[in-house]
Amino acid sequence: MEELGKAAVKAREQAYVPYSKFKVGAAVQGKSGQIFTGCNIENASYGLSNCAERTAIFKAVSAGETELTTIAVVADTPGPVSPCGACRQVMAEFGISQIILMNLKGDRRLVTMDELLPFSFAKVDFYKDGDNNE
Ligand SMILES: O=c1ccn([C@H]2C[C@H](O)[C@@H](CO)O2)c(=O)[nH]1
Ligand SMILES: [Zn+2]
Repeated sequence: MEELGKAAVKAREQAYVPYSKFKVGAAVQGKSGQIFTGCNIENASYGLSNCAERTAIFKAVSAGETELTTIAVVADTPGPVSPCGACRQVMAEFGISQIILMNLKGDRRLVTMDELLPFSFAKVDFYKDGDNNE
């Protein structure tokens, strides 16, 4: 957990944020134990900006790590930073169950996926056995 937090703080330094100036860092761990980091990356077409959490998760998945466990997120906020809805849905897709919310002052809050995204949309396979679909 300490290692993930430190990795997230370091990743934050790479944030590309000429528009918001709001730097975010993230670090995610997969079942293999390997850590993948990410920062937010903005664009002149604002809506194309990618959050730090999704940068880290997509790096993990593109390296073949699709079963993830824990993610740490950090920003320079008064309290621990909380991920946006899009990132919550992407975290759920890859099985992240623990989320470490942090700020630069050292405040931390550990929350579960179910707390962050209750009653989430599940993978299509989930519906095949039931009568929710087809
Ligand atoms: O949890 C969050 C919240 C916001 N952002 C980014 C998106 C945008 O670049 C900037 C301002 O919203 O922060 C993240 O990376 N993660
Ligand atoms: Zn997000």
